[in-house]
Amino acid sequence: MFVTIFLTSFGLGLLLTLYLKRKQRQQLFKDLGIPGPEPHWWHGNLHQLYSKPNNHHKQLQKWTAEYGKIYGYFEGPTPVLCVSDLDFIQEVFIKKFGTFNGRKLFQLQPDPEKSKVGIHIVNSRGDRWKRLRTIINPSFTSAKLKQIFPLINSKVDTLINLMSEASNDDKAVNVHKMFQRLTFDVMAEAAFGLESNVQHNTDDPFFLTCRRVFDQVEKNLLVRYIPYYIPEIRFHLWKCIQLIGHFGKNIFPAYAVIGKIAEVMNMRSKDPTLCRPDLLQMMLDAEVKSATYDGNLEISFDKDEEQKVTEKPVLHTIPRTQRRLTANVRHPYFLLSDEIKTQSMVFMLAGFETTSTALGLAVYQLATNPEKQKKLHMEIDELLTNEEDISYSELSSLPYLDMVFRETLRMYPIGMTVVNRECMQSSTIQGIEIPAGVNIQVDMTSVHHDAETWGPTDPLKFEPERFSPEIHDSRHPMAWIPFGAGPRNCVGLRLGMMEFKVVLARIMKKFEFVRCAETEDSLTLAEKGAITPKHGVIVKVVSR
Ligand code: HEM
Repeated sequence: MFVTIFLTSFGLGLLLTLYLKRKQRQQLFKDLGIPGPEPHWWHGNLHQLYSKPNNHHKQLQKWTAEYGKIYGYFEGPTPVLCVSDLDFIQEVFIKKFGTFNGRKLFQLQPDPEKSKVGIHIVNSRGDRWKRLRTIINPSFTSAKLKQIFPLINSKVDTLINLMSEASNDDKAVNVHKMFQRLTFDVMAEAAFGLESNVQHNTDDPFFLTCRRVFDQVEKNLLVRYIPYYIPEIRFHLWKCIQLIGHFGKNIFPAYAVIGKIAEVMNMRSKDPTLCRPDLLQMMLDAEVKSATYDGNLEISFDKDEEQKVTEKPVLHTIPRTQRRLTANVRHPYFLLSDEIKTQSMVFMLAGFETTSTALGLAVYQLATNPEKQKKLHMEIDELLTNEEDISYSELSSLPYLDMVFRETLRMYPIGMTVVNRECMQSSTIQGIEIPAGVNIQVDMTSVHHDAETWGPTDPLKFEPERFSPEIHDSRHPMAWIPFGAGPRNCVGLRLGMMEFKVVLARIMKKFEFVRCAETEDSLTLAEKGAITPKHGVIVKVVSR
């Protein structure tokens, strides 16, 4: 009896403490005089954000309309300042990047400061992120992109054949799916040297596994909610999931993706003839196998590894006096083996899903706006004489194609959910004192659909002409930010843009895309990490 009373009182006391602590944290925006929706003590505003499918970006937009360009909401107890004020965004993402260098923690992720495993360019922060980004950046120079240009072209040859077959059949096709397979083939071969022919072999197990990763983001309630409600357990829950994933790769497909990349790494280390100048090799060249990481940002190396780390041609050379390396030494040129695996997974996923979605959305808009499609056809017919021999430099001489690219990503800021930063040390912006730990989320839909910036034509209309240089050059630098902003913007921006343009230019030369009975009047969007057309993009392909 006594034990029961004791345990019940203890439990109630614990709950009361939790309740009061949360209520106090959720007072933050009121104390700062910042408006926003009333938070529930337990879930904050999560239910409004995620209760219906697809409505995270729409909900932010709704709140912006109600509370203005700067307002606060809560993910459980975690404060998020949602902004669409362009000067504010510039201050956070560029001018004060040093203070706002971390991305908002993902629902499930390891401790970015202490974890030995599971850290990559997207979820890291501080000096660790700088080190990873410094090594990765050179993979996306023009010279590197020119190297993979022929590979992309060969994959587009296959796409054109498949589209020709579809046009002969006179059936409606889901072009979004076709683009997904194409960009997957490009990424698998260009980044990892994995021979891939998913465009023909649609049941390829590696492709299906990668697709399952996105489906899981949308479906898995455990992944989605628990760490938001109780962020204190986020890192522990991640460790449990990692353990489960280690033994059951089918339960968490991300681990199967990592496993596949580890296979390629092993093969290359056993047989150096398999090495090729790709993204993976670039990372492998910086790999230190014998580093030990003690969780306090201290890394020590064997003598031979130390040589490798210090003598690479790095952007920021480490003084010889600092031979005892630690991770907080700025930018030493090395990667831990686990960082290479998890980072590769991120590239594989980020690299194919975003670009294919952008292509699908562009084709949807062109099919439903035939006069714009005609304008693009005219430009391509005039300036692109032989589409098969298209060159890298020709891509920049197609101005209307560039406008179509920009307008598509203006209408659909597909990567908007990750355009956020955490305040690492208290800071004041526009007179608002932002305490450390507050997250800044950009409401990109509101930024990209703001009638003041994008009018007089209705911002919901597809109007590539908005981007004619004489109009666009006078806009605020933060008015169009589909790839984020500042030093931590999208590292694959140029690859994504090149791939988009070469694919669209070549298929436009050959085909017309036509609305049909199965084409949605208004595209239903879903959020699977990125914004994506829920039911694909279904149109008819007509040979020209
Ligand atoms: C149309 C295509 C793409 C779009 C719209 C897009 C969008 C974005 C956005 C909005 C961000 C967040 C930037 C920020 O927080 O400021 C981002 C980050 C990132 N993207 Fe992309 N992306 C695209 C293509 C790619 C490709 C092809 C790759 C890789 C091959 C890639 C890899 C990454 C990585 C690794 C990051 C994290 C960068 C960091 O934290 O330092 N993306 N992307």
